[in-house]
Amino acid sequence: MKPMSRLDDIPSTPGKFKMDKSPYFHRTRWQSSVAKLAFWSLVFLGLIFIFFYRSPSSNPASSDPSRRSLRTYSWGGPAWEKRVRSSARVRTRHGVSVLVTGASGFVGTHVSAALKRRGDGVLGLDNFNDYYDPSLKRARQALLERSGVFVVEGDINDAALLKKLFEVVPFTHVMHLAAQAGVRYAMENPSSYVHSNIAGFVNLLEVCKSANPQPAIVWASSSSVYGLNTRVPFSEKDRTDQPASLYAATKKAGEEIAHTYNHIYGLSLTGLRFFTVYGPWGRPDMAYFFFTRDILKGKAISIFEGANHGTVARDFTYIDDIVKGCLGALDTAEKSTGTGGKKRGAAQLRVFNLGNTSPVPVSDLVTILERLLKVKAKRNITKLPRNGDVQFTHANISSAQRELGYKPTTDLQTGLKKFARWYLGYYKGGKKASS
Ligand SMILES: O=C(O)[C@H]1O[C@H](OP(=O)(O)OP(=O)(O)OC[C@H]2O[C@@H](n3ccc(=O)[nH]c3=O)[C@H](O)[C@@H]2O)[C@H](O)[C@@H](O)[C@H]1O
Repeated sequence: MKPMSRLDDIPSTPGKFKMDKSPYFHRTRWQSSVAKLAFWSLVFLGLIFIFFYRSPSSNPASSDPSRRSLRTYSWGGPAWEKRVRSSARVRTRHGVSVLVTGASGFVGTHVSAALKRRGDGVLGLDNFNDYYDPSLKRARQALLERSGVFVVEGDINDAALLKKLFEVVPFTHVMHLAAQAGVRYAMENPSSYVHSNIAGFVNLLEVCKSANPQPAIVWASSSSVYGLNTRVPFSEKDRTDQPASLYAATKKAGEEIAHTYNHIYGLSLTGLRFFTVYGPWGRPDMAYFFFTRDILKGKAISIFEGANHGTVARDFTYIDDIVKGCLGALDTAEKSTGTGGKKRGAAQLRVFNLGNTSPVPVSDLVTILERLLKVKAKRNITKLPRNGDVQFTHANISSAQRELGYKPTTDLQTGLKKFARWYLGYYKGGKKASS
């Protein structure tokens, strides 16, 4: 049998008039087939080009050196949008739909879970950076996933992503918890604070101001804004213009930026000054957390003291109390007043202390941990380093009590007991190292 030529490979349509196989017809059929092939190849290449050019995941950061610190994340597409919509769907009559930034962080995870439990729509956003062990963030993400909260992987500096999220879901609220935290790390990596706490916050507000409807925003400020203030307990009316660390300065800047966006665009904004939040699923960079790890390992810990052996103390606040404060702030947040980026009237602007209003010396915290872990700590008493730490914090919470119904109920002993139980379970009795 004569082998089939390439042209013979192209099937003829059955039942149609068959052309004469003259050499002339052979040439025309061949030419038209090549033309068809070329045409479809061009269409295919064109589609690939359009897809990559317009794809939201092709982050411009890679070509812009000033934003090189942004990682590229993959997002978008019908399946992704479906997950976003489903996670943000409100399941009760008076529920709200909340975008939680920093959702795989310590406070973010607890707040997202609490909102979901009561039937609100919740969508998380987190960049999973490696400031501390990202596997802990992944474990929190898995926890949220199981309760129906989808955490989108992305950065608050990514305007295209934020716009897309608001296109897909008309969020009524934003709980903004994504930030570069930690007082001492600000001396090591100052630009990370500017990137997240200033540039990222402004980017988020820019998108919120243009969203229709504009969401109400509740966000995390910090007790550190009180800086060198010596009046105790710290009241929202006290001076906050003497920050002792760059971290504090960026949080204070956030409060001023919030004022601007409220004033110009009518965004409803509530800042919450958190006081040394602790508890299960906490942050490994915080003292109570790494003290626990080091005590269990038999490693010495440094306990800071002020000048003339002055006590260093913190108004340690348990996570469940903080969550109640966050929900109270969301529930009492009034609507933003702007539309299409224009203010239509005065909007709410608030700031609240969320503390425990019962400071405890750091040395007492260590004594509680020793009892709970049944291990004696190797204590090194050292002078409070000049790296941004302040000697004392103490919250006046009367304003949050009055306006948000905030009432902390967990003392340090009770809260640390819950933390230690979680820690020992999560790190397999302390044998698996935490970082
Ligand atoms: O309220 C806040 O706004 C901040 O709270 C938290 O900061 P801090 O109150 O400084 O907590 P944390 O580091 O746990 O130190 C606790 C105590 O241990 C002392 N401390 C610390 C380290 C050490 O080696 N020895 C020591 O004595 C230290 O001097 C301090 O007295 C958050 O990290 C921060 O992100 C921000 O949210």
